[in-house]
Amino acid sequence: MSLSGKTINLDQVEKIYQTRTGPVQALSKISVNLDSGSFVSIVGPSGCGKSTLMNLIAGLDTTPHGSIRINGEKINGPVDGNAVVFQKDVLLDWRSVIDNVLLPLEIQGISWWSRPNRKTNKERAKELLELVGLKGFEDKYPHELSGGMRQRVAICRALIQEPELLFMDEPFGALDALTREQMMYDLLRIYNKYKFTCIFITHSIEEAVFLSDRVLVMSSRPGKLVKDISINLPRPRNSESRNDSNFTGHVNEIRSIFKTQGILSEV
Ligand SMILES: Nc1ncnc2c1ncn2[C@@H]1O[C@H](COP(=O)(O)OP(=O)(O)OP(=O)(O)O)[C@@H](O)[C@H]1O
Repeated sequence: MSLSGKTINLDQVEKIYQTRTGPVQALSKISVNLDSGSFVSIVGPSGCGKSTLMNLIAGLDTTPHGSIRINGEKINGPVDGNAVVFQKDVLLDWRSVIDNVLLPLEIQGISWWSRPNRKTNKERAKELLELVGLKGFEDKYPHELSGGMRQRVAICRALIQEPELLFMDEPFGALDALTREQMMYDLLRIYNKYKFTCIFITHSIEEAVFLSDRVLVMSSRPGKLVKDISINLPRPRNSESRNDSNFTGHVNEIRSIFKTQGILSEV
């Protein structure tokens, strides 16, 4: 499996939700261009519109304000070649690990023997599970796995679709600190191998800097883009990269933006 990414162009994107108590402006005039194959994190305070932005780019929601283009095409709904990983893994408890990974292909009507020139999809699912350290767990059921293992299965389920654009909405948010760190290394390895375009939402500044080519920093609601930072940290990255002065520099820069905005305060 070798993937290519998608380019994304946002021009003056806004989102206003109509609610029972009146309109809620979630996003304000977001314009940004993202390169194919880049890893982009979005960080910002709770409620600033990160998931709203992701849903719009993924075509899971629409807005009449501004335009979103993927590979130059204006989007009006879900686009082929996208996959999403959420904070909650939403695995189906009655399906084995491997059957959970194969689920999207089944939904798309792609049977196991329909790609004659490739390895069977079951073999691909096994390869992906091996890649994330779950070799031997193919026939287990979700309730037999830890939170980190379940999230790895969810990542495999996204990757089996060979996405050109992978959305990850706080995928490690529910995990303990150690598992979370391991998942970062796993994700780096997967990204290095497949080079899809990745949009990664996180509350963790360190996670964003460590993983990304670019970090988009958002303000409180209505979410605006307050800084677009290109991360100057060579790849391949490993735990040593966090000792790099550029890593600390970027982390401090983002932290000071949040301080200036009154989102972080030490008193
Ligand atoms: N379907 C909806 N209807 C009305 N308001 C909504 C809807 N979805 C989100 N909002 C509001 O839009 C704003 C942005 O929400 P969103 O979930 O995008 O933020 P977020 O940055 O992802 O938050 P968090 O980090 O807490 O997950 C919030 O004020 C939220 O209450």
